[in-house]
Amino acid sequence: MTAQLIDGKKISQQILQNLAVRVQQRLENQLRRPCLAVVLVGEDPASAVYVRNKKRACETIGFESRSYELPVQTSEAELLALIDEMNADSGVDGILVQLPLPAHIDGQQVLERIVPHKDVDGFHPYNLGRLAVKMPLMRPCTPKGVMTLLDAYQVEITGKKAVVVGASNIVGRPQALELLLARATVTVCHSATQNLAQEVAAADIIVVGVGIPEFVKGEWIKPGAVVIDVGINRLENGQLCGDVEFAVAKERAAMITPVPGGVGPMTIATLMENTLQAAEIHDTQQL
Ligand SMILES: Nc1nc(=O)c2c([nH]1)NC[C@@H]1CN(c3ccc(C(=O)N[C@@H](CCC(=O)O)C(=O)O)cc3)C=[N+]21
Repeated sequence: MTAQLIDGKKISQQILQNLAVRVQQRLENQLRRPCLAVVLVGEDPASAVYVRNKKRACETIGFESRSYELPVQTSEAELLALIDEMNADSGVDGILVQLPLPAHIDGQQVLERIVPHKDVDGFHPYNLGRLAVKMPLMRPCTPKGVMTLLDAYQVEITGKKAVVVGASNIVGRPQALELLLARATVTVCHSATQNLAQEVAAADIIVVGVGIPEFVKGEWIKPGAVVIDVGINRLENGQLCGDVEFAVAKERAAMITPVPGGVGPMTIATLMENTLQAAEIHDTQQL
């Protein structure tokens, strides 16, 4: 039995259509279009593609988008000054600073400068802390998008064993908090984990985000498990590949996300959801 494919592309399009309707309703009620500001420092080609995709998503659903493409030698002080300006600008609902930043800029300082109610990435320690204490405000896009996919495919989470492979601040850690909030029993594996194959084999739900092509082997997967692959690796032949050995894993899993067309499009759709949420906060509160 081969696994059911989890179609992130399709679910993301449904989310975007729903957001487009909600923007029209806002306009009918004399409310502003949500506005996302995207900041890109330097000229990493992959980052440029992602930023373009975010701008395009804004356009298709009727959000305003502002983009700042800064030269690679931009100083940390200059970037912080731009963030201060956008924090104070009541026309900006969401601020996204594309990662990775050049090495001379302290990314953590930058993320912490964004006011939490405009932090549509959900990377500010305040927002991660809110998620940790079961009071989420802005939730990191990729882990939230994964929860939306699990919900769309009616995957039962309560009481299930969930294993997260990778403990990064942007994927693994917040993913573990999301799964815990949904009442899974959660294990987080990382580079010091002793027996990864055994941990993965115990999982009903596996979420992998490590950035290494086919790092999780298909034969580790418990038959009937749900496999979510957050990895997006570009191979030398130009093809995209995930962090899971897809060809083998799909013969064991009950459901699996493809790469591309799985989690990636959900990240962008969720960013748009968070931007609308920020606009709704800004409608009612003079923050
Ligand atoms: N502040 C910040 N926030 C981010 O959310 C952020 C970031 N920095 N830096 C880079 C990563 C990466 N990321 C992706 C989003 C969508 C796809 C996506 O749509 N992928 C398509 C394929 C795209 C392609 O063909 O290259 C897919 O998986 O089907 C991929 C990657 C957001 N990131």
